[in-house]
Amino acid sequence: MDGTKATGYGKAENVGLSSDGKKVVIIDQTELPARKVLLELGTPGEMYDAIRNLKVRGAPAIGICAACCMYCLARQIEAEDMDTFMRELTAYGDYLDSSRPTAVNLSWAIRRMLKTARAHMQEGRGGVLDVLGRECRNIQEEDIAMCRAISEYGLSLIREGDGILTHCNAGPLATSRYGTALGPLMLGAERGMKFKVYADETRPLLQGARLTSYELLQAGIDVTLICDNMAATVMKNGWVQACFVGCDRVAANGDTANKIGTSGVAVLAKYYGIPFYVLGPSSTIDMDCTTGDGIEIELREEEEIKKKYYKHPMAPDGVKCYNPAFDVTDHSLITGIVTEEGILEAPYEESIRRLFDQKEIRR
Ligand SMILES: CSC[C@@H](O)[C@@H](O)C(=O)COP(=O)(O)O
Repeated sequence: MDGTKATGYGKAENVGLSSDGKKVVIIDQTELPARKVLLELGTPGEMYDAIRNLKVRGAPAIGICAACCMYCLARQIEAEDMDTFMRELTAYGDYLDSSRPTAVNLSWAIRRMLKTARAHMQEGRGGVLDVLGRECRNIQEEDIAMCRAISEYGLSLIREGDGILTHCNAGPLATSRYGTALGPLMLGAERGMKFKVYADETRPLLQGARLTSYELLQAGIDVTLICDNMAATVMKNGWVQACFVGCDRVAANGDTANKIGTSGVAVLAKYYGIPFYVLGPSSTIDMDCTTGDGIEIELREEEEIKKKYYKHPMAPDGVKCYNPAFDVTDHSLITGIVTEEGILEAPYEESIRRLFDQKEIRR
């Protein structure tokens, strides 16, 4: 792991394996921006807690972390009998998968690790562990390449000097390097381009304030933090030429789940005639979800709205709270979905289907 310095921040890895391969090491994102703390996750409970409590967060990062966790947990299984081994590994997978429901990357990475293990069962426990160690590194390497490609495509959509509004955090901390929604800005900055970024603070957990503004500052990018309810004002002022957001699950018709508040930004962007782009790897598209209505939205604790991150309670005791962690942006509000394979446009049912057909042919 290297530091979060201005130059080369894009090289930081926020999730990885310890040098002996026995633990997963993450940057605890709940401590940022005050402190950069590395956490070692060794037990299933520590791993579940890290994902559930957003110590590691961002759809791709959760997937990478889950893959690393599966490898470390596989090493802890003592059974040499491969049916027992697989049963225990599957139970660990189910447990981790239950930590957060919305981002598809979590279950996708766990399924991929289990499938890999199953395909190599005849090689015995040692053979399976070798292949799982390689597979979690592959997932991370692929994510780096995908973010890089997404960044190139995203950069082609904006011009030097543009104002970009983003919501939540879809930067290097949420992926491996570059990020998705922040990737084009990171890449542009590396090439000496200048942008003006408006970062929504993103209530209630403030990923925009704590993480996005931190990452952009570290990268030397001009960033202005705004409260979520100021997005309409900066748009009306003519300061925003495009909105870039990440995604947690994209349905087959282009409906997109992302951090709560994203859908409101998309509605505003439509009103003000500003293009609204979703950026994410094609692994975030869930072909089993026909529309956004099929996406499970995570409901989180009231405490996050009332007092988390604040010194004093921000609401009276006993007030009811509704705290969905994500919302679904209707595909009709999305100008384009930027993937590592290119920019998908409406009608999304067709462009997404074509993308998956091509991927099938290449496989
Ligand atoms: C590249 S990260 C994309 C999304 O995961 C991100 O925009 C988001 O909504 C994250 O939500 P979080 O609850 O912080 O995990």
